[in-house]
Amino acid sequence: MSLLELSNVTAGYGQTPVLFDISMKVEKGDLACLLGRNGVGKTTLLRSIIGLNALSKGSMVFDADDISKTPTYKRAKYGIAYIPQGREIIPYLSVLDNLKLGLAASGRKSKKVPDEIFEFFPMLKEHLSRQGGLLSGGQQQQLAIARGLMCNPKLMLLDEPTEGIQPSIVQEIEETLKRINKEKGITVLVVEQKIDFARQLAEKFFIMDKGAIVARGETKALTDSMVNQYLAV
Ligand SMILES: Nc1ncnc2c1ncn2[C@@H]1O[C@H](COP(=O)(O)OP(=O)(O)OP(=O)(O)O)[C@@H](O)[C@H]1O
Repeated sequence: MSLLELSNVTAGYGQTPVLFDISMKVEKGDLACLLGRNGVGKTTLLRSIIGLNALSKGSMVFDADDISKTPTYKRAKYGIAYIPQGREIIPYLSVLDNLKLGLAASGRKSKKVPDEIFEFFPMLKEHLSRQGGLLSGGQQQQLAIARGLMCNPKLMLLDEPTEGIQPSIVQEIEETLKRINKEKGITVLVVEQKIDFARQLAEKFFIMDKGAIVARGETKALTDSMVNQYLAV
C-alpha cells in the first residue's frame, strides 16, 4: 500500500497556481528523489505535502488517512518530517535545544534525545552545547536531518540537502539517508538538483516540469535523454 498518495493536486500561492493536477504515489520504504529545473514547483510540492500550501483541488492520503485539510503540526504528529531548504536551524539555540525542537514537534512526552540519533550523527554529540549557528553548513544540515528524525517519522521530506555543502559531507549525508531508509524503514523523498547525487542515492525518481510530474520510474531507468530534456540547464 502507498504511504503517500496525491490525487489531482493543484496548489500555489494565493490565486496563483504553481502545481497542476499532480498525482503521485510514494510507497512504504521508498527512497525517492524529486528532480526538476529551478522554479518548476519542487519546493511547493513538499510544502503542500506538509501542509504549508493549501490545496485548491485534489486530495492527499497519508498512511490511509485523508490529510488534505490537516494542519501542518498534525501532519508532523502523523509522522511527516520536513527538512526545508536552508535547514532553518535556530542559530542562537544550542545543538541540544535545536534537537529538542524535534521532540516538541512530534508531541512525544520524553525529553531525552534517543542514543540512536548520535549513532547516525556522532558529530552532534561533540557539539551539543554549541550554538547551532556556529556549526558549518554541512553540520547544520546534519543537525536538521537529526531534528527531523527526532519526530520518529514515517516519511522524511528533504529539500536540497546537499546545497552548498562540501563533497565529503555530501557523501556522509548520502550514506546516512540510506541507513535511515534501510535500518529504520523510513520512507524518504528528496528534492535534488545534483543529478549524480540523486542517481547514487535514490531507487526511484519523479521529474517535475512547469508544475507537473512529467516522468517517473526506477532511477536505473533514468536516461540521459530525460536528463537532457528536463534537467539540463
Ligand atoms: N512565497 C511565494 N509566493 C509566490 N510565488 C512563489 C512563492 N514561492 C515560490 N513561488 C513561485 O512558485 C514557483 C515554483 O517555485 P518553487 O520554489 O516551488 O520551485 P522549485 O522547483 O523548488 O525551485 P528551486 O529549485 O529554485 O528551489 C516559482 O515560479 C516561484 O516564483
